[in-house]
Amino acid sequence: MSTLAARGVGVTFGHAVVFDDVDVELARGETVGLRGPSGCGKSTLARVLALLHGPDRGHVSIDGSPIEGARYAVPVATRTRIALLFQSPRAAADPRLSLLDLIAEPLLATGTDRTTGRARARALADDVGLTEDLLERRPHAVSDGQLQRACLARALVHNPDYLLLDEATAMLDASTQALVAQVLIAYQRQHQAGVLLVSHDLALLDRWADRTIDWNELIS
Ligand SMILES: Nc1ncnc2c1ncn2[C@@H]1O[C@H](COP(=O)(O)OP(=O)(O)OP(=O)(O)O)[C@@H](O)[C@H]1O
Repeated sequence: MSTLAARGVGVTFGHAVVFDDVDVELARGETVGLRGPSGCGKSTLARVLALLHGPDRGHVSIDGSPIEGARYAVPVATRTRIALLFQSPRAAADPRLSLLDLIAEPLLATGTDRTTGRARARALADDVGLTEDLLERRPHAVSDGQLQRACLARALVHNPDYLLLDEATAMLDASTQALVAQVLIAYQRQHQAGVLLVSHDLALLDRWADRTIDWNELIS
């Protein structure tokens, strides 16, 4: 079975051990919830799984193959199989780029030409309900909900097998939250993607996750 897994992972910042010896597994096609108290390490674990932060102990594996290193040390074909959507689109978006270029950016960064990248970005923008008039605006000129839709489109631009959502709908109004969920569920069905939902929202986890992991289970 295709899986994204953390095996015995641990992260230390300075002298502070955030967590140690954590095992977690996400199979393609399933939706797993992750909940736990503020500050326990959920976002850090999501970043480790997204290959954005190398663990100090243990390793991440895809389909059973351990991944060496993190970020640009990981081959493009591997790291683009995982996408992470953050809670705050403002922190995640380059303020200098138009929404269209923001969505296209991961493609351009991995060698796709600008015309092809922007065409793909335009199609995804349409999928997430961003109208044409918004696409040449920069982040300061759109709402948080519109910017998060652009970040969602960007997260899908490489057709990832695994999507990690770190409180990604927490600051959205109910209608934008519903739209994001609808787009993700459609994407998941089409691509058999594995989805990890990091959330404090028990109603959302009940509704959406096939199973929910409590942080205490991971560290016991
Ligand atoms: N870059 C960093 N340097 C030092 N400490 C950090 C860093 N990033 C996170 N931490 C610390 O690691 C711990 C876990 O943080 P993390 O953001 O993973 O928690 P969380 O469970 O996602 O919290 P929340 O639910 O509040 O978002 C916290 O104590 C935090 O202060």
